Amino acid sequence: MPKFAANLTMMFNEVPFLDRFAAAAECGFRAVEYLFPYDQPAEVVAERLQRAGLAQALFNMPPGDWTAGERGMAALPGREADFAQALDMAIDYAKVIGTPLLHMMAGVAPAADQTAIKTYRDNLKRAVDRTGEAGIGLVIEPINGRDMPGYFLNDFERAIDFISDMDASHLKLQFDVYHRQILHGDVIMALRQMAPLIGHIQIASVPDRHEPTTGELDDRRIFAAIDAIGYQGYVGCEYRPADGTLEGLGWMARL
Ligand SMILES: O=C(O)C(=O)[C@@H](O)CO
Ligand SMILES: [Mg+2]
Repeated sequence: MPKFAANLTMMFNEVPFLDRFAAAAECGFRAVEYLFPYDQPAEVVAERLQRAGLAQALFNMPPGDWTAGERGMAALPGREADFAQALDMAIDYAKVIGTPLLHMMAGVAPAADQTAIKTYRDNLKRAVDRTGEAGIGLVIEPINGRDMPGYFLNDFERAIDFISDMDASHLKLQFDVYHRQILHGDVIMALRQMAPLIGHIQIASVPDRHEPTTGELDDRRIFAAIDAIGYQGYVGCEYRPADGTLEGLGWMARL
């Protein structure tokens, strides 16, 4: 069975962000991930992580103005300086908190626009170089257009192409089973084929993004497939509990 990380952006919303670390540890999690730590000083987040005895699995680079609808800046022409600043901030936080992986969000931009593609490539190269110097892994994640309309990186093969073009061993794919199923299906074959390039995996039920094992996929078979490809990282539980975090945790106990 894979190792699971609690996603503290979606789970344990019953308590404030900083209290979610202890709450996850009390429920038996040994690792956590979340979207953004930047509302808190990095030292405070690191202290909560350590006090709870948890490993950090991953977090995202600053996404731009989230409340205004921004979902990353990597593919946004004209925002290169903001992107570079966000990258610096993410690396500063990563060093203090101790994450092995950063997720670079692409942003909302037309997927076929040549200027957006060039901007994305240039920013990806910058992020690959800076994270490589810092000894931190970098992941990119295809996201479905129902959850994020207009998201630039909306195709798994395209993500693989970007990763292959960069030819950097610390740049990998964030394989979110939920997005894969909505975008393309064929989850287990994709896990097998993309295995060497997978740096992080996330899970939720489809279509409602609730607890694993409650949706249209056979998640037990998916976990067996993840083990079979030799994946050693965490599987992030990036789901919205259907009826309370604690009330919904039975799926893990039943595995
Ligand atoms: O939405 C997802 O899926 C994620 O993994 C986030 O990091 C991006 O919003
Ligand atoms: Mg995800």
